[in-house]
Amino acid sequence: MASVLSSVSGPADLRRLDDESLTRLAAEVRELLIESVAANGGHLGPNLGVVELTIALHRVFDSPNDKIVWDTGHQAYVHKMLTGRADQFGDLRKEGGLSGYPSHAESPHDWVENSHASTSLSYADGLARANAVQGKDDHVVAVIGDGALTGGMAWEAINNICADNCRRVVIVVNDNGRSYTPTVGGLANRLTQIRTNPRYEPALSAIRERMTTGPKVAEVAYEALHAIKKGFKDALAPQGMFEDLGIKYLGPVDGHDRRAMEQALTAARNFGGPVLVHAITTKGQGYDIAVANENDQMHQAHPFDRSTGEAISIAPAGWTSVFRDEIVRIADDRPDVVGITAAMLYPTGLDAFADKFPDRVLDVGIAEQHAVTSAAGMAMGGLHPVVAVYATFLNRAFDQVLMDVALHRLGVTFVLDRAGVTGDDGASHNGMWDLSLLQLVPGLHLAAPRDGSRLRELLREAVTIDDAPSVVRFAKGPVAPDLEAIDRVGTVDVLHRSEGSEVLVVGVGTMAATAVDVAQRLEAEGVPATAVDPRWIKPLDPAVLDLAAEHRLVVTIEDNGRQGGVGSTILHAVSDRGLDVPVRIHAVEQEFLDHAKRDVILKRLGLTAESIAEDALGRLREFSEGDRR
Ligand SMILES: Cc1ncc(C[n+]2csc(CCOP(=O)(O)OP(=O)(O)O)c2C)c(N)n1
Ligand SMILES: CC(=O)[C@@H](O)[C@H](O)COP(=O)(O)O
Ligand SMILES: [Mg+2]
Repeated sequence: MASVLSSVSGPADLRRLDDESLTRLAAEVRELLIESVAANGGHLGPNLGVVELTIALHRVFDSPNDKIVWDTGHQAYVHKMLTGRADQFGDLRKEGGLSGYPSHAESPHDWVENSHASTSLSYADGLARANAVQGKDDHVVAVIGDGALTGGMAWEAINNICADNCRRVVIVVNDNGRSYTPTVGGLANRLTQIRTNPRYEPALSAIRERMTTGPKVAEVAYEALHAIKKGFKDALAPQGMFEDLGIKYLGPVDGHDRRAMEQALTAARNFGGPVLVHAITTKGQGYDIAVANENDQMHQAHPFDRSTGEAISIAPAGWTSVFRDEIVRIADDRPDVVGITAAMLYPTGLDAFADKFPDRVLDVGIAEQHAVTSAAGMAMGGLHPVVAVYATFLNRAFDQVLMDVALHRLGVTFVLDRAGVTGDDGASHNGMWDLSLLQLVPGLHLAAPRDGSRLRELLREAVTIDDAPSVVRFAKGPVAPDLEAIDRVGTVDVLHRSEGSEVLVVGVGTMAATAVDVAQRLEAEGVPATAVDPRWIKPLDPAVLDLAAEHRLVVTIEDNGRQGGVGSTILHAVSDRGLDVPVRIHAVEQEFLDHAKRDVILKRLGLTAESIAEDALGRLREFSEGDRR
């Protein structure tokens, strides 16, 4: 039997399918999701949870004329399958293959490429305003998860959607009760009451009954939802919270009942003002192993064996696991140390700390700005908070670091995982702006460990700083093997040194190993070189400049942005000191990097020992020629 999915190249095809074909389509989509994520890795749980919801969306709305915005974008695989890209899932998240997030370059159906959560309602408000100003009547739909709804931006948008006049925006809350772990916060508690309320099921079947019989389904649907909801209003729906802000609440709707979803979305589409459709879904729906996975319901899976759900290649212990263990040892010694996560307890490695000291680890939801400023409050109150986030997500809390922590000289330690080029998750996930931004923060101390031992060492140093923010940032992936220093000059570790050294190679974080490799390659070409790891990037130890003054060439290597990076800091310091030594900076030009594996990107950027050594030799030859002329 020909596959239904292969007959669907866009929403119009969906609208021609009958119920039986649509049921088969959902099954085929799930099969393709499991198969392609098992092979390539990716976001399995979130996408299995939105199969019926996405089919219903694309049957009720006319994408791309109607604009569908996916919050965070990690749950847009089904959207991609239904908009003509099903045959590309063999290359999901591979270099040159399908992105794991919406992509303008892939399709006009895709709008928001940023994988940072809680932005969709603001985009939707802006799109709706654009429609109003231009007199356009297409629809704007935002799909936002219960986790993303804990982000402050979402509430800024909700506050605006009906501020002046109420614009037509359809908000679909995909409520599966989870971020990675169960979603936290007052709103989440309220939404949870719905899913666990014994009267939810009877109400839902009553809604379904009323909605699927009788004429003019849309109006009946709308009245049905309201009539039944009024009957259960205290127990079932937080509509007061939204309707007080001018946003009609429709729900709760079974997000896996495609027909019920279509009825609710049709009612929302025809409503003529802002409407919120509250869909109740299950993360991982259709793959029991994912649903049963207590940790994160296979939110983000590595390639796995679909019969067991187990990862195929167990990644060696990563940086996160080193942090996970050391923070517990520190917490044992320091009762004032507390941990804060923004809905990423396991991914950032605070889980062991939380298991041992449940009262000293706080999950604030996807709310990095609140995480930072509440940490400032905790520091003011005598604690030493450790805020653990992915480097890229600290971008949105820069002002809080600057004005709420640093201005007040507060001892808050930031642990930035996934610093540098991460790769798979595309441009907005690379941790390559934090270092440049944080260079601007007066008094802030920033360290980049080169291996596990240095992570432990620098983390312990960081939590002793109680009069300024401190930062320890490290890469994604397996932790680098320990690289012992042969000397220490100030706070700078010397990793390799040659008599009569001509080239000073400065490696930042994991690039310290690359720096040693470069020094050895230069030596093999008859050019003595020294490799160092600054450890503390900010403030930069003057010892780096003393070393620079003894060399013909300084080479710096880092996998973060050039502007504000270590290389440009050294370049300016060399110039300020009046040293006559050229500095050759190897960093990431301020660009948005397409998705690919980290090492593939580093090679493409020339951030490899071979390429850097060759470049240095070329520079030295130029100097010699210049000397001869
Ligand atoms: C600002 C920000 N912080 C953290 C993350 C990491 N993250 C990606 S998806 C996710 C959970 C999202 O939960 P929800 O919105 O409920 O979507 P679901 O996966 O449940 O469908 C988190 C925390 C992010 N993408 N953006
Ligand atoms: C969508 C999102 O932000 C996260 O789920 C991210 O994909 C996780 O990345 P890691 O695989 O590096 O933990
Ligand atoms: Mg969720």
